[in-house]
Amino acid sequence: MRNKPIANVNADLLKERKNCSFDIEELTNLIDGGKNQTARRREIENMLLKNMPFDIIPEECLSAKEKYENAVRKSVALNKIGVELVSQVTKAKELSDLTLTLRRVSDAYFREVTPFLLHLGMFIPTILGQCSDEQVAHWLPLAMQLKIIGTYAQTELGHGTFIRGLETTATYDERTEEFVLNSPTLSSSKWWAGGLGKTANHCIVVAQLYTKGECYGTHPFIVQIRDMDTHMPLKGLKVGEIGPRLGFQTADNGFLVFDNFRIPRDSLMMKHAKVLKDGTYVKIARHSKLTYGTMIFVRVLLVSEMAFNLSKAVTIAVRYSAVRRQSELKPNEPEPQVLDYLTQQHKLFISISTVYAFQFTSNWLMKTYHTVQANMKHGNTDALPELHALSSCLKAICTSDCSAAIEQCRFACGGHGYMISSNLPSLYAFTTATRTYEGDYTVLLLQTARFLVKTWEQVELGNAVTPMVAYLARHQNREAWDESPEGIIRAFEAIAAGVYQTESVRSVSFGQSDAIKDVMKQLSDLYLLYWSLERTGDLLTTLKSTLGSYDGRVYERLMEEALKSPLNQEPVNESFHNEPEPQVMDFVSQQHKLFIGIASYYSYSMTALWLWDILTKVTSELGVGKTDRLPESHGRAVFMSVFNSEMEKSVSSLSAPLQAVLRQLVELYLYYWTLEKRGDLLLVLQSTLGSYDGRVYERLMEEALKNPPNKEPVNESFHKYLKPFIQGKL
Ligand SMILES: CCCCCCCC/C=C\CCCCCCCC(=O)SCCNC(=O)CCNC(=O)[C@H](O)C(C)(C)COP(=O)(O)OP(=O)(O)OC[C@H]1O[C@@H](n2cnc3c(N)ncnc32)[C@H](O)[C@@H]1OP(=O)(O)O
Ligand SMILES: Cc1cc2nc3c(=O)[nH]c(=O)nc-3n(C[C@H](O)[C@H](O)[C@H](O)COP(=O)(O)OP(=O)(O)OC[C@H]3O[C@@H](n4cnc5c(N)ncnc54)[C@H](O)[C@@H]3O)c2cc1C
Repeated sequence: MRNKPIANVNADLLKERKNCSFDIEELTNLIDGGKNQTARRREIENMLLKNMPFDIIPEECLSAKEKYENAVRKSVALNKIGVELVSQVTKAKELSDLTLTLRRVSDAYFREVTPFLLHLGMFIPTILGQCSDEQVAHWLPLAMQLKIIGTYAQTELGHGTFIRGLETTATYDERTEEFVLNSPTLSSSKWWAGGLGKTANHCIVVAQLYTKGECYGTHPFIVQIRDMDTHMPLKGLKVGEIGPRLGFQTADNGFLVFDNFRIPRDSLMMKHAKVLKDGTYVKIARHSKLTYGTMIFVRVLLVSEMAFNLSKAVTIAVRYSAVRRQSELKPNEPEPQVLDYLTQQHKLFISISTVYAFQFTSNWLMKTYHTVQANMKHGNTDALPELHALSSCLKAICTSDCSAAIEQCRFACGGHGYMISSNLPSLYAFTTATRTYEGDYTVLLLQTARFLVKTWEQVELGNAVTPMVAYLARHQNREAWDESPEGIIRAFEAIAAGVYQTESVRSVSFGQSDAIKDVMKQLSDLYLLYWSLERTGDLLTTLKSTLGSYDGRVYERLMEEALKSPLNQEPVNESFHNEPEPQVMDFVSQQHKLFIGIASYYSYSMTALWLWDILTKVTSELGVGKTDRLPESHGRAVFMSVFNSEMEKSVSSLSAPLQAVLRQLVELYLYYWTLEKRGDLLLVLQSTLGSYDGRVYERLMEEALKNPPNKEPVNESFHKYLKPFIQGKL
């Protein structure tokens, strides 16, 4: 049981827990959404803990193939229980609570992720969001009971961000009432879909729809890709694993290439558009971007995912900081817990408040998402652009902040935080990917900026805007508004903070004790203060500049400001009578600027002398026009070698102290540029992306094909675990 005291707990941890100013159980209930939800969560957790197989050998010590097989074994066991639990649930709310609990508990079994992640996270949501009612009735039960295992293949080798640029084609053939899928180029190969490499037998494929010779843009299709009995890839497609990556190592991300692969007409997911038997295209959607719906849903989910992952990282770091003692503050006294260092608290506490900021905002965002969905069911898509802007913005910021905060948690654990067994590296690898997938950080912020600029135009025209962006209208003074994209984006960050404050205050306003309210208020204030300090510059509502003032009174303002300086409040500063100020020459940063200049001067003089001798020869050989095209690194190498050798020649007759100084200058020049140009000095990049010939897609595919999992068409875990599971014989 959860609250049973555990023997042998570290004394420092016990002491910290004793010092807690509030009832932990009360906070747990708040996070779970109520006492009943906490009880239900624990019931499910205990049941899973009793029935789930744990790893005997740590996951990270296995080979890539063993890791995958182990992940399939555990996924099958977990999902067997999950499917049974889901079948007992009747209400939508219970189902969402259960899914959340299963998602959370699954992390106890996977340091990496399950190969079923995309099935649960995107395949099922896309069926719900993109299929017609009849299609939902057919596909949903199969997917929910895991009779089929699916994934979501949108990204291609050549395009991920720019969806309209996808190249896979689905051409309707009215004679056979089928679509023909093709990958016309190497860059059109589907790439990245999780679970595609070895596990999935179905796949949502996003392709350009052609009918009657016209292209109607990208549409989702649901496609069987492997034989249900033998698991062999179907004829007309090539499928495999893309190769090792930073994290997601057990997600078997895959590639998929089509060659005249035929699928029935009703493979098109027909909620928002249909193709009739005769090939007529019928648009149903009221908004052209409704086919992007699953991405919005997952972006919303990711806010809570980030709260969860950061909560794990910061729990690890805080507990360890209570246990870890380091350094001698006072002679003969015990070393302090590292948690007591203010600098350590600075690393940790902002992460704690960030977890709550994300979780409260996520609860609110999910509610907003469901409200917009409900409106759209009745044909009202007015709130969709704002939901897109909001989910894009919050997804971008929370994934970015979360991976940075997890990195801080790792720093807070010193060397041991670098151990895989600390779980911090895996948490980092998982979350840093979220900054890229489901919409790259920069790209999503630009989508939000686009929305804000359009809103601003409406404000200027005096038109009404939604409550979320009404603050734009409150800035009557143009000077107060920073129009740069960064300013706009950061203004939106401030709103996220505002949501957190109002939501956290609302959530703790009933029932909860004063102790919890105090803690939540402190966390909320910490989060707001932290970001106010981090972004002080953005919060200044005028330009605060003597040079950029509206009236152009530059010199008057410079003088006014100068006179305000405290140094001008007394005619003679006391340092006149006391110690002199240091010379700027004594600052290391100043020396850094100057010494390299001196070294360069010598280098250039030596090289110039040498160059003079050979200049005529070089110009006659290369032609004057070509000499200036010598690459920078070549020039740098010449400076270095000439400086080095010429200096040696000329210093031999000098006195020893001068020789030493000049030699130091040579070394300084060489080291400085070695550090500055580290990147250029690495001759062997060992990279598929950075090869000299730019054959990026060819190399990615060549590497993927070398991948050991691709040496066998069907992995043995299919026969051992997957097949008996799918067929209900496990
Ligand atoms: C045990 C149980 C467990 C269960 C639960 C598990 C949970 C675990 C959690 C998580 C698991 C999931 C793991 C996922 C793994 C990764 C999956 C993937 O990565 S799948 C690929 C994602 N790919 C992208 O996200 C591409 C990003 N690109 C885009 O989204 C678009 O292409 C974009 C937005 C960049 C540009 O799209 P344009 O070129 O078509 O549009 P433009 O021309 O720029 O804009 C036209 C108009 O459309 C609007 N627009 C664009 N997107 C919209 C949208 N989505 N909705 C509404 N409007 C949109 C724009 O705002 C603009 O509006 P105006 O003209 O200004 O009014
Ligand atoms: C672990 C992982 C799992 C994934 N799983 C799946 C999956 O299951 N299914 C799937 O379909 N996809 C999946 N993806 C793919 C993922 O969705 C894409 O990688 C992501 O959307 C980014 O697209 P991209 O790779 O084309 O990057 P690019 O768009 O090529 O980005 C490269 C750089 O260009 C910049 N850039 C691009 N466009 C613009 C612009 N308009 N303005 C300014 N800067 C720009 C970006 O900011 C970035 O710095 C996965 C990716 C990862 C890493």
